[in-house]
Amino acid sequence: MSYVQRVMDTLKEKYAYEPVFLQAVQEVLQSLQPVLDRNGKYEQYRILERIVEPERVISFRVDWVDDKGEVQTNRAYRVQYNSAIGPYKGGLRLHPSVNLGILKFLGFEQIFKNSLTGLALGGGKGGADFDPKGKSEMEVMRFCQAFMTELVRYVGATIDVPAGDIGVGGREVGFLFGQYKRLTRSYEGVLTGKNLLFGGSLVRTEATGYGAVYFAQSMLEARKESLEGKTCVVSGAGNVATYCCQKLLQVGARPVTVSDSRGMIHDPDGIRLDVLKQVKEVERASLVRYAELVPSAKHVPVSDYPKGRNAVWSVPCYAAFPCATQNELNLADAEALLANGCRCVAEGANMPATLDAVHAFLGAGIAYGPAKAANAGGVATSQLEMAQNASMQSWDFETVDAKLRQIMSGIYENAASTAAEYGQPGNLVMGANIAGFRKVADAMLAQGIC
Ligand SMILES: NC(=O)C1=CN([C@@H]2O[C@H](COP(=O)(O)OP(=O)(O)OC[C@H]3O[C@@H](n4cnc5c(N)ncnc54)[C@H](O)[C@@H]3O)[C@@H](O)[C@H]2O)C=CC1
Ligand SMILES: O=C(O)CCC(=O)C(=O)O
Repeated sequence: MSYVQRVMDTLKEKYAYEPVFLQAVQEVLQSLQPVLDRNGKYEQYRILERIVEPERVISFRVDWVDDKGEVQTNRAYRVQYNSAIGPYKGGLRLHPSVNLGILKFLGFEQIFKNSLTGLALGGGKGGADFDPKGKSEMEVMRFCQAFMTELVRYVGATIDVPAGDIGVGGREVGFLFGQYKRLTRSYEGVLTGKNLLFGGSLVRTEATGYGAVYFAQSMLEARKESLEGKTCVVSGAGNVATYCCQKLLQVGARPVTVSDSRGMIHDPDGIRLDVLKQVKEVERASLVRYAELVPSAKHVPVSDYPKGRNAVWSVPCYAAFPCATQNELNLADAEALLANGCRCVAEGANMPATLDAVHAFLGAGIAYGPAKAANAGGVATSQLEMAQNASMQSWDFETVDAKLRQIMSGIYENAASTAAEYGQPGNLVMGANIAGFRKVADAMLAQGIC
């Protein structure tokens, strides 16, 4: 039995109750056999067994008081996964579905994504099963303050630097930063995604969505194709989806869908960015409201989706950008996209496609950009924010955007050349996994057993 198979079998037994974590590990490990064959030290020093286990998991209770004066309790975590190449770095997710298995999958992905950026960033992730939906701003603030009151012991500008993810945007990062400052009296870059007024970086808000489009452009340029004039479908309606749509419009493509947990908007005339931002960023409302404001838009509620399918992926398109959440695109969805002529998929969300959907895209030979490569623009720009904070500088929009573009094209080149080096040109899943893994594994070897 191969080294990969042995490690995978042990994990499946040990963590059978964490299916998304196992899925993320399987996707990475199944690419690694060729690199493990070339360097026996990885097995000798048990790199796989070590890399799949977080260095540290912090699990804590968060008590806070709601607007009615009632005490509420949530479970929160910070998974400090791997610090071989830099301080732990990765977002915080606030969503009722959050559990340790989900944060382990996200933290594990983050190790390789952060490595691929070429920057000195370790991997981490955190969050809580707090549901921001329907909460007042004061309730969100009290929760964030209580959350940071415990987290403060474990984070720091050179130790562990959290940022946003689902349910955590600029507002929440501001509340967390304020509490960190109050507790430590230290004004430092302990979080990224901050407001521009207190150490945030231009482009960080846009970075993940923009980066996914830059990555798609790199994949398509290599095939002598482009997004210009093409119909695109986007899922999600949060930070990543919004700025993915914005960049698509800027490059002359036409995004025709967005979605949230209640349904999707299909607007053949193209998504209206001003309305999307008004509904989601200002009103914090459902997309039902978007359809009220834009007559050409049709709202399809989740209850009308074909059984077991996500209706976004049935809309004919040239390129698809899943930007909502994990496992939002299954094999049937992938087959629908391919049957309708889709030529490019760039993942803005983390692990949005199931393993069989990934294999369908690879089998069809389309331009497929896996999440850890295509959505790395967010964390890369977070590192640019850290660099500005550390040097007490603020760079202008064009400077940061140019660096983001360069990082995304570097990630593409690295993944593509690594895939070619290992005999599978065009397989960016394999290329990204091997390239991300090699750097971290070699750093672990060089640092000894620790
Ligand atoms: N914010 C960032 O910089 C980065 C985010 N990501 C990933 O991108 C994805 C989206 O994150 P953000 O845009 O930051 O979060 P967000 O909270 O701003 O938006 C999430 C969006 O997805 C929708 N959504 C959530 N669950 C859904 C479901 N089951 N069905 C349909 N829609 C659903 C929500 O309604 C919301 O519109 C996540 O997978 C996240 O891990 C990845 C890299 C960086
Ligand atoms: O900017 C960051 O540190 C984290 C971004 C993130 O959570 C992700 O890449 O999934």
